[in-house]
Amino acid sequence: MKTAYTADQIRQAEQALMARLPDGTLMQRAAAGLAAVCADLLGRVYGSRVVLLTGSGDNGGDALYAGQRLARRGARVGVVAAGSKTHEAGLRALLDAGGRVVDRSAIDEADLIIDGLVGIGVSGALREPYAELAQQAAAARGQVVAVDVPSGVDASTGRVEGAAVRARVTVTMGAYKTGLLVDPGAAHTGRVELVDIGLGPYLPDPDVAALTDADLDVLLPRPGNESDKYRRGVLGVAAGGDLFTGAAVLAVGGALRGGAGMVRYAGRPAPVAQVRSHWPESVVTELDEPSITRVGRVQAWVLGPGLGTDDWAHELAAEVLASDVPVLVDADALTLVARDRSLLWRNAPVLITPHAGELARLLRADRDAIEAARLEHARRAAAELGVTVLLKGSTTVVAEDARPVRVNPTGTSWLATGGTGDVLAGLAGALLAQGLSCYDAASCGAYLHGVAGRLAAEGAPLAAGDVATALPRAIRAVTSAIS
Ligand SMILES: NC(=O)C1=CN([C@@H]2O[C@H](COP(=O)(O)OP(=O)(O)OC[C@H]3O[C@@H](n4cnc5c(N)ncnc54)[C@H](O)[C@@H]3O)[C@@H](O)[C@H]2O)[C@@H](O)CC1
Ligand SMILES: [K+]
Repeated sequence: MKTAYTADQIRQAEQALMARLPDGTLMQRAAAGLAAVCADLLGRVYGSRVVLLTGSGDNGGDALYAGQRLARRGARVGVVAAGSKTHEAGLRALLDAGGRVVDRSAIDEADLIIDGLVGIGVSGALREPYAELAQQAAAARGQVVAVDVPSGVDASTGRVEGAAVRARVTVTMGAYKTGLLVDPGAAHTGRVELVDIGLGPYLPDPDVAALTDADLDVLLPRPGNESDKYRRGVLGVAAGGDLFTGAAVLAVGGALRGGAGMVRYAGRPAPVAQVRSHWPESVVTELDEPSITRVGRVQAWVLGPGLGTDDWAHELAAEVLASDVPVLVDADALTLVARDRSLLWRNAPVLITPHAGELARLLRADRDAIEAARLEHARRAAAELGVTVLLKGSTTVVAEDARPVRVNPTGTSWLATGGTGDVLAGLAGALLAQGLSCYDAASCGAYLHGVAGRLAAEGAPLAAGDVATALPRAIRAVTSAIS
């Protein structure tokens, strides 16, 4: 598990650690780690041209001491000191090692540009001249290394208001910051290298966490000797309608490939015919009324993809939600629930899987505001509605009250195509039916869906059905990593 923290959490941990160490120790640890990564990137340090962009705070201090270390190894190091003041001791150290103060034209000639403008001390959009320097660095030919956080990215949330540095590598000190894992910030970091400065024992419970392959290997259910199709988990799928038959096919496909022991599909005649012909493995009930009494026992339900929002759909949703098993609520069922929140008043767990527009309707909030602050809104929805929330988007996040938000590290932009959400609903539903909690089913589902998307796309467009087809390969890829 990769854990990340807000700026305040990091600052408190740093203070606790700093109190036990001689002055300046942490900055030297940070600078040593930063210089090592830079040296690696340069290949040959001697004679290379390095430009430091520094602001007024300790982020600039890290950059200056790293510059000193590179200068001692023969790099030609210049500093563009952009702050109202500059870390004094760091500047002296750099100048003593042969570094120079340069003007900003040097940025265009540099092999390596070190962004020490602002770190966790940033607030709001980058002010000038920082914003211009960030843009000039982006246009320059040299590689950009961000110190701690790319300047312009809010370390605690990943928000970016205005210009921000785009780094090849971000060297972060002590622990990951939330803003490095959540878009739009995450899109600015490049590769993230963590430098251990001894903060570990002082860190509180994380703000957010990201699963790794090793976590999936532990969390994913596997059939044992005792398993049969019922014990592996039976999933009910209430999805599809006369208009959207494909949603039913894709959700059932995601569920079957996601390891459900059996999938029971219930729907109207048109989707029933499609599901029967695509998935003879599923057990199908044609509904002549909106009732699930004839469907048989299931361990979880997926409710909503392509279901429609008419009275019939509303009644079926109410029936499914009146059951005593976990329910994943997606797509049209989210519209029904937005109209009538009392549908969610139940004792068994609920996992909702909205994108930003659907969450906007549920929270009666603005879609753009949700896109700009995904973590905050996912948390709010979890608290307000008393459910687990999987908010889909460029960084998919999973929020549940009193747990760190899980941010999904996998995926590809090619997944932004019709029907992939239906596959995800089926997959996460299958994991619920196999006994995972909403929190684990949602985060493992998002993870596998992202891996399957990458495998299916390989740099070219994909169709949603390809993602379902790629799921077994995705499961093999992540579970073979350590077994
Ligand atoms: N505190 C510590 O023990 C350590 C701190 N470290 C470094 O120190 C950094 C934090 O240092 P600081 O607390 O001095 O803060 P920063 O260096 O991140 O930034 C503070 C400065 O930025 C200015 N500023 C804030 N928002 C701005 C904006 N939008 N546009 C332009 N200027 C803005 C402030 O006026 C202030 O002068 C970390 O990110 C890390 O790089 C590391 O050396 C590890 C140890
Ligand atoms: K920075």
